[in-house]
This record gives sequence, structure tokens and C-alpha cells, in this order.
Amino acid sequence: MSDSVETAAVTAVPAPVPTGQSGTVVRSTVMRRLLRNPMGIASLVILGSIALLAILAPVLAPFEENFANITKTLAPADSVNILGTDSAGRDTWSRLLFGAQLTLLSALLCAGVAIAIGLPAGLIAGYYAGKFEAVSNWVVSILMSLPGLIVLLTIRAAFGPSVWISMIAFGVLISPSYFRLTRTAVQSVRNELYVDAARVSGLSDWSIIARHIFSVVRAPIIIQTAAIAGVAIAIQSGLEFLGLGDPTKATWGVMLSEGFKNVYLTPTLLLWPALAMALTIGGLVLLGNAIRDALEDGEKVKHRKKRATSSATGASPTAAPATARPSRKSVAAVDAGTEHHLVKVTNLGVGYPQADGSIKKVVDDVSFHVDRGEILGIVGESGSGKSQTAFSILGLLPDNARIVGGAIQFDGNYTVAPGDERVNQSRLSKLRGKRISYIPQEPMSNLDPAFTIGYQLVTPMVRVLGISKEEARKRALKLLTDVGIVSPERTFSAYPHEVSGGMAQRVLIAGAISCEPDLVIADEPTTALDVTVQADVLDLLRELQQRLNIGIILVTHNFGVVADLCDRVAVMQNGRLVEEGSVRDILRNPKERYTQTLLASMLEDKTPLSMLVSSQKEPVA
Ligand SMILES: Nc1ncnc2c1ncn2[C@@H]1O[C@H](COP(=O)(O)OP(=O)(O)OP(=O)(O)O)[C@@H](O)[C@H]1O
Repeated sequence: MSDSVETAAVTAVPAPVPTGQSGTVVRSTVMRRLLRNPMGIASLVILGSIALLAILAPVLAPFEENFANITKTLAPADSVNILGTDSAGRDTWSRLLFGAQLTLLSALLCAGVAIAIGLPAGLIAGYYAGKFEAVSNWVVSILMSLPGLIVLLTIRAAFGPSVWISMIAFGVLISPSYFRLTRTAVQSVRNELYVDAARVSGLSDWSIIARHIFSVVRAPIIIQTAAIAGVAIAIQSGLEFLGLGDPTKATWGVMLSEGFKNVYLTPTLLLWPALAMALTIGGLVLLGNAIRDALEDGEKVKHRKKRATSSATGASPTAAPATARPSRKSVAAVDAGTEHHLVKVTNLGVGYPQADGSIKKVVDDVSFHVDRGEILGIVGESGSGKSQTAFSILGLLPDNARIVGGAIQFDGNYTVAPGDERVNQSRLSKLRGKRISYIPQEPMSNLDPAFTIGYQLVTPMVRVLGISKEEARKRALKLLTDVGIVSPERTFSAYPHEVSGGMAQRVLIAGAISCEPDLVIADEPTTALDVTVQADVLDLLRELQQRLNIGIILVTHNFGVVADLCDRVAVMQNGRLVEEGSVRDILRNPKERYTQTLLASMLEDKTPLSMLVSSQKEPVA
């Protein structure tokens, strides 16, 4: 049976209960999971105690770090010097405490410098790629090819035996590890649909990087920092052990060197700093492992049997309280008989450069328009250029795409002016999320799994509409109700994996209309959904379009959907517009052979006219 018939049939039955809200997810925080892990507790206790001792060093240490009692050298432990003294008569316990301060701070400095360089560079290179990435790769390759120890020895010779300078230099040398880690993590999510969705929802690049991209690299960075801090302590102590440290500072490395010289006379002088280092480095390694385990554990999902409530049955999106939308404020109405359309695409061409220098056109000489309050269907078989046309309007074409001809105007202003090679991103970034929004094909991939649905609805509203979080929250809950979600509160605080595909699509529709757009571009919005949910979502789109007087461009390969929903249709084949007109005219009298074949193939053996026109609403005059 054809899709159109199925679609038409299911629209008549009551809307099904949206599924997917029954699972109660217990999302343990990483900290809680860390505290449940004996390795995590042990590492936190060890590192916490050492940090506390370091902080309290001025209070706990009975002597200054360099106070020497030359009458009491290499003394064994007693009530005054609880760990004995070194060859200069300095108190080992006091030096150990002050040494903890210096050693930990210098390790933090090293990791801080490495993060400050590697993280932003990795984020920018991973997100924007292009020249910055090429130059960064170049610099990173140079840094990685430098022999670290020789560089550190050279710096020591040039600037003296300062532990701080050594650690800053080491931080710079080690920053490529953060750069590579971050860049790779960002590249893995840069092209995720939820990042595109965030862009379309009007968030700036920096907001997207901070919210959606940084969350991906946060955990690996923490784990890496634990390891790097341990390495920094080992390298610093190694240099000092070789006698290249600052002898005036009490660090564990200097103490180790001092202890080694007197290992036969007072072996404990070597034992205490070695023990302190081993505990700290071991604690850092354990902490890194425990954090990794805590993150790998993932969320623990408890499934609770859903008790179907009769009140929920039959809830329909169309039955949701419809609120009257305020009239379109400053937005100009379409003047009848003029060329002022909401969207006007004129002779658009899109192409991709090929290896031989030629450009392969994937959209060629395409012209159409959309007015406020109408739904234009763009229909065609796979690869006919529907999505490329829609992405040109949205400004979401890949970096290597070229506009090879034509223009696009939105509400009278060019987003692609004649002669432009690319979409004007600065103009579009002011429109996307505010006046133009997007409903994508795959609902799940377009929601960031790291954030709750509520957060993902509220953030664009706060940013675009300039309203408070509380106000945005109220609006989000109302929108969720409007799109037919039965338990808006629960969905609001759910993560994307906790809702069904149909519900996720409703959430995306709620998001698309949340900032009161003039135009919604829906790219196969029902493809990923099962047939009953498809009908629901189409009903919902029609209801919203009529209530809000939005212009909609609906990209689909399904003539049934076109017949069910659209006012006008543009038929595409091999990147070209084959035929365009009112749905009624095209369905009744398809002029072009391709349209006839497309209709016939979609209807299988059924007669196009009778099947489709019977499900078509009354023609628009
Ligand atoms: N990044 C790209 N580089 C080169 N060619 C591309 C790229 N993206 C798309 N194309 C080509 O553009 C043509 C049109 O693709 P488009 O995605 O617009 O088709 P479509 O009609 O939306 O198909 P579908 O329904 O399968 O999504 C296809 O031949 C495709 O191979």
C-alpha cells in the first residue's frame, strides 16, 4: 500500500499515547559514582590529605623550610624533629610539608599552562578546521619533535634553576597532548546533527562550543590532567634529583637528591620524599582511573513498569490547548501581486569542486518562492537536490559547497546575493533560530545527549527572545503541551535517550516554533518515525502552521505527505526543478513525464488522481 494511503488512513484515528516517558532514569553524578568506587575513595583521601597538609604547612610545620640547626645534622627522629634532620640540620617534616606546597603548585602550574594552550587551540581547530587547524598542526608537530629534556636543560641554563619557569616550559611542551585530545573529540561531534540543530536554533559558535562541544571534552581533559600532573611531579623531581633544581627551595625532588647523598648514613632522608611522591603520583593515577570508570559506568536506568492511565489515552496533539498567537508585529505582510515573498529562490545553483578542477552541480537553476502561511513541498527521489536546496536557505551547506549561481532572499533581503559564492552567514546567523527554524530528519541525533530536553529548549529562548530562564521554562512547558506531550514536566527534565523517537520529534517541533519563526524548514520530518506517529506529526505541523501563520518548506520524497499537507509543490530531479505549482494542479494534471512517473511509482498500481485527490483538502483559491 502506498505511503499516502497509509498516511491518509491513520490521520483519521485518534492519536496514540506518546511512549517513552515511563522509564525513570537515575542519573548518578560522576562524584557519587566516584565515591562508590573504593579506588576513587582511596585516591581522594590520599590526595585530599596531601593537599590539606600542604595548605596547612605554615601552621603545622614547626620550623621554616630552610631553618638550619648546624648542631643537629642528620639527627634521628625525636620529639622536636619528628622525622629527623638533614645534613644541614633542617627539619625533614617541615621541609616535607613546604615541599608538598611547592610540588603540588608547580604540577598544577604545568597542567594549567598545558590546558590554557592546548584546550582552546584544540577546540578552535576541531570546530573551525581550515587554516587555524593547519597552522596549529604545524606548531604541534614542531613542539612534539623537540627533545623535551634538552629544552628544559637549555631553559634552566638560560633562566636559572626556577621551578616555576621549568614547569611553564614543560606545560608548553606537553600542551600538544591536550590539543590533540581536544581536537579529536571535537571533530567527532562537530558534524553531529545536534550541533547543526544548535546552530539553526540561533546559538552563536561560542555558545555551541561552550555548551555542546566542551561537554564532550570535559571528561577526557580531567582524566588527562590527573595523569599530566603526575608526570609533571616526576619530571620536576627528576630534574631536581639530578641537582638541576633550585637548592634554596624545599621541594620533594631537592629532598630526594639530598637524601640520596646521605643514603648510607640516614636512609630515611630518601624514604620520606620518595613516599610522598609515590603516594601523590599513585593517588593521581588512581583518581584518573576512578574518574574514567565512573564515566564508563554510564547512567543506571531503572525501568519502572508504566501504568497506562486512561486519561492519557487519546491525548492528541491537536487537542492540546491552542493559544491564539499575537499578530505578527513588525513583520511585513506579503503584498498581493508583488514580488515580495517570505522566501524567494531565484535560479539557484549549488556545486562541489571536483579533483579535476571542475564543479559538479547538485542544484541547478532552481527557482521558487514561499509565502507566509503556506506550505511548499519540495519532492523528488533520493539525490535530487532537495536537502541541498533547503540547506542553502538555512546556510548549512558543507564548507566545500559553492553557490554557483542565483540568489536567495528572505523577507526581501539577500542571504545569497547574485554573484555570491557562499551563503551570507553573518546575515543568516541573525535569522536562524529567530525567524527561520529547522525541523530535521533524525530527531534523536539532533538532540544533544548530554543535556536535558528542558535545557535545550530554554537556552535558545533565553538567548534569542531575551527572556528570563523562568519565563523560558514556562514557555517550554507550554510548548511541550502544545505539541501534544502528555507529561511536559517529566519530558522537560528528561534526557533525549529517555524519550521515544516520536516524542523527540515533537520536542524538535516545539523547539522549532519556540522563538516564533516566520519560516520553518522541515527536512523529511516523519521519515524516522513509525506510520502512526508520522500521521500525528503531520497533523501537528498543519495545526501549528494554520494557528501561527508560519511559512513551511517541507522536504519529502513522499507525494502522500505532499497531498496531505502542502499548498504548493516543487518537483525536483537531478538538481533541477522539473515542475512547480499548486498541489491540486500537479496531482490532477502532472505535465512533466518525471512527475507522472514519480506519482505513478509512489502509487504503485493505483490511479494517481483518484487516490491523491481524494485525500487532498479543498483547493486554495
Ligand atoms: N558534501 C557533498 N559533497 C559532494 N556532493 C554532495 C554532498 N552532499 C550532497 N551531495 C550530492 O548532492 C546531491 C543532492 O543531494 P541531496 O542531499 O540534496 O539529495 P536529496 O534529494 O535531499 O536526497 P535524500 O532524500 O536522499 O536526502 C546528491 O547527488 C549528493 O550526492
